[in-house]
Amino acid sequence: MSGTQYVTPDLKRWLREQLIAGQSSVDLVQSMIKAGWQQKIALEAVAQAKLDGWFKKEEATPGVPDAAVRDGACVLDAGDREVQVLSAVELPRVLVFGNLLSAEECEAIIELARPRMARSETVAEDKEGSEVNMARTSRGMFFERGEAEVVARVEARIARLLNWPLENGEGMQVLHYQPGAEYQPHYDYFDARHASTPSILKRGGQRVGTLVMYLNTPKRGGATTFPDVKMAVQPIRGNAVFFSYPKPEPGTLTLHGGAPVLEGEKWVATKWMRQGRFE
Ligand SMILES: O=C(O)CCC(=O)C(=O)O
Ligand SMILES: [Fe+2]
Repeated sequence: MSGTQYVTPDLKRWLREQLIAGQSSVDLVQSMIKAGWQQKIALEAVAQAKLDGWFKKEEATPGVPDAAVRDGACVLDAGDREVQVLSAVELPRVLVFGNLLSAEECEAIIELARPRMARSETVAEDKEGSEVNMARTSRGMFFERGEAEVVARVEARIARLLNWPLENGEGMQVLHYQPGAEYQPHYDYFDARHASTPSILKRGGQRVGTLVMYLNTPKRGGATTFPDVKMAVQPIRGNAVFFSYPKPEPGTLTLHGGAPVLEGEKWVATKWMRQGRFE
């Protein structure tokens, strides 16, 4: 195919149906390219089909956390702190923030967490509860929401930055990776096929957004990676990466992982946001 390509209404409808059925955007873009579409047209058509599908009235989604960056803001007022916008990606929705936490706040969170660290578990696939998983070789702990002054302060800042109620946030999780430790690519939303999902969803519904805050800077390795779009965010103390997923589907392109730490260690605090109040 050459010359100008137009996306026909039939193709739009087909793309929308495929996305709703859970087809990944990457697969759809690839099949369009195979069929002769230019990459740019294919990417735009899939992105548009996603927007059309998600925001149609009859399948109204409750929205997702997001920061006010679409007007080109470089710095955001997060209440008690000015946060820098370092990068913004539309699909997947990824924002990289600078200066979200001070060095003192990072240290304070690490020191509060340190004595409580245990081998990280993930949600079990075939039974209720959680289990130790080789895909996740970090150590971790959870704070209760508002548990310490510094935790409460950071939670309030996040709620303001991402325009999402504080009550919809899970308790902050702290992870510690030693050299060689990693978190293999995964989605943060709960998989409807897992036995434990229905009971998890009773508390606040699905996760719709993730904020990973970097509490220190490893010497080498430890990036947060997004394999679908071949993107890596370097873990720099005080910075954070945010991503959102309006539906629990691979089409959100929010597959992500923590790459192995190669030198030094890595500390992160993760804040997951639910659709509803997490009590
Ligand atoms: O450590 C990272 O960079 C990613 C952490 C993560 O994916 C998570 O906590 O769900
Ligand atoms: Fe994750």
